[in-house]
Amino acid sequence: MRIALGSDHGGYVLKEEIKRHLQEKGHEVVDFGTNSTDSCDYPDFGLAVAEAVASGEFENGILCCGTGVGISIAANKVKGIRCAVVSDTFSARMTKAHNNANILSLGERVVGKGLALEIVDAYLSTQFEGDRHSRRLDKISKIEEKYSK
Ligand SMILES: O=C[C@H](O)[C@H](O)[C@H](O)COP(=O)(O)O
Repeated sequence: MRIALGSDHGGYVLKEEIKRHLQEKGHEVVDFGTNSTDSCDYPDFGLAVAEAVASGEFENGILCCGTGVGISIAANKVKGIRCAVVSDTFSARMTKAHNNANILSLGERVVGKGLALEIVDAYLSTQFEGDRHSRRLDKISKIEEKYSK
């Protein structure tokens, strides 16, 4: 699988752990930065990963910041992006199965490395279930259309 990765300084260490983990599993990872723990602005990296996923170049993206929240808010401004902040494995599975989230967001200051990697694995190994959930995602797309004029 090709996966787009990004973080701000608050998620940098976790992003690097996730990158190593995914590469060990044989995934192709493209890192959109940041490249150090120097202070930076999470919207820049949320936007870069969200645009890469929205373009269709990547099926999934993973973002990290201190809480996972700010960078997800930025990513969700991009049309077609469904970015979910997750701190447990049940939500990780459900956000793919029911919401077809195309970006997972994690907080380095919230979850430890072990749990974060289990969340990543749960998210990437789950399939969207379609059916009634597609109808709901269509309604979300209509909201997006309504406010993108
Ligand atoms: O939602 C935002 C993220 O958690 C940021 O990583 C956080 O706000 C950065 O905070 P600071 O600039 O104090 O490291």
